[in-house]
Amino acid sequence: MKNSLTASTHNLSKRIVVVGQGAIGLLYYHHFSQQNYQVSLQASTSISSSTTSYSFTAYNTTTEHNFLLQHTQTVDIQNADIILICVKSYQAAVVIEQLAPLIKPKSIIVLAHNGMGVYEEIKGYLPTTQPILALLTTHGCLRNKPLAITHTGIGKTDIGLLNGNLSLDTIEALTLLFNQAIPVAEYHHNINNKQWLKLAINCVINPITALHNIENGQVNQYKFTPLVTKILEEVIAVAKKEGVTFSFDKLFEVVHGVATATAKNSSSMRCDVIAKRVTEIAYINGYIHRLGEKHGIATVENTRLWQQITTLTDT
Ligand SMILES: NC(=O)C1=CN([C@@H]2O[C@H](COP(=O)(O)OP(=O)(O)OC[C@H]3O[C@@H](n4cnc5c(N)ncnc54)[C@H](OP(=O)(O)O)[C@@H]3O)[C@@H](O)[C@H]2O)C=CC1
Ligand SMILES: CC(C)(CO)C(=O)C(=O)O
Repeated sequence: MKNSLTASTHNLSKRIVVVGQGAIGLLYYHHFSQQNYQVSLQASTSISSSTTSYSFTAYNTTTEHNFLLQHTQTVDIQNADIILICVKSYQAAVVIEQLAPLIKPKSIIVLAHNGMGVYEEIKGYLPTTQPILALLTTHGCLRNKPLAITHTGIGKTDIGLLNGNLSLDTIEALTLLFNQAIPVAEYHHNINNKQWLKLAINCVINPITALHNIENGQVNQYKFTPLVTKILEEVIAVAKKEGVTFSFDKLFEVVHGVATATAKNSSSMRCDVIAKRVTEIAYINGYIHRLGEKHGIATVENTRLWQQITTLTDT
C-alpha cells in the first residue's frame, strides 16, 4: 500500500451510506464522518428523522461526546459509492430488498455481520456484477442506549470481495479509506477463509456461553472439550465440502486462544439471550446445519445447538 496516496486520488470518491444505527454502524459512521467523507446514516424506523445527534465514547475514555447525525436521503443511496450494511445477519435481506431499486450497479456493497449465509440470501436482489464485499471486524462496541455507543475494544477490519470485480486501484483506495478512518484495515483476496475461521470460533463460543450463561474464557474448561471437539469436527467436514480446509489441532488452538483473549467478555449471543433478543444462531450453527443437509453430512451437535438456542429465544 502506497501511504502517500489518498483515497480520492483513485477512482473512488467518498460518498458513503452506513445502514444500521447499532454499535457497529455508529462506530464506522463516526470514524468516517471524522474524516472528510460524505457520509450519512440510514437508521431503522425506531429513530425519528428529526433526531440530529448521537453520542460516542472513545476507547479507554469515560466522557460521552455528542456529534451531528446526518440522516440518509434517497439521493444519498442513489449516489453512494459505498453502502456499508451494519445490521444483524437476520436483518440484512430486508435491508437489501428495500434498497436494491435505488442502488447503482457500481456501488460497493459491504456486508458487516457475524455468521454466514447472508450473501446467499441477498445476491438475488442485486445485479450479478454488483461488487459485494464482506467485512469482518474485531473491534468491540457497545450500544448503551439508542444512538449512544462506547468503543470497548480496538480491533481490526478485514475486507474482501464476495461478488463482482474491483480494479486494483479501487481495492487500494477502499482499503486506504478504511485505514484512514479506523485503522487497521486489510484487504484479503480470499476473505472466504477468514469468514469460515470466524464462523468456527462463533460456532463454539457463542452457543456454549449463551446456554451455560458463562463468560467466553469458561468455554476452555475441560468439561466442554468433548463438545468443542464435536462442533469443530462437524464444521471441518462441512467446510471441506465447501472448499475450505482446516487442521483440527490448529482450529482448536485458535478457538481456545480467542476464548482466552476474550475471557472476561460476554459473547454477543449470551447478551442477546439475556436481553431476550433474536440471536444470530441461524447464521452460525444453523448455517452448518443447512450445509450439512446439502452435503449429506450429519451435524448432530451444531443442529442441536441451533435448535436449543432457537427454542430458548422463541419461548
Ligand atoms: N457489537 C460488536 O462489538 C460486534 C458486532 N458484530 C456484528 O456486527 C453486526 C451488527 O452488530 P451490532 O451493531 O452490535 O448490532 P445492533 O443490534 O446493535 O445494531 C443493528 C442495528 O441495525 C438497525 N436496523 C435493523 N434493521 C434496519 C433497517 N431495515 N434499516 C436500518 N437499520 C436497521 C437496528 O435498529 P433497531 O434497533 O431499531 O432494530 C439496530 O440499530 C452483527 O452481525 C454483529 O454480530 C461483529 C463484531 C463485533
Ligand atoms: C469472538 C466472539 C465470541 C467474541 O465475544 C464474538 O464474535 C461474539 O461474541 O459474537
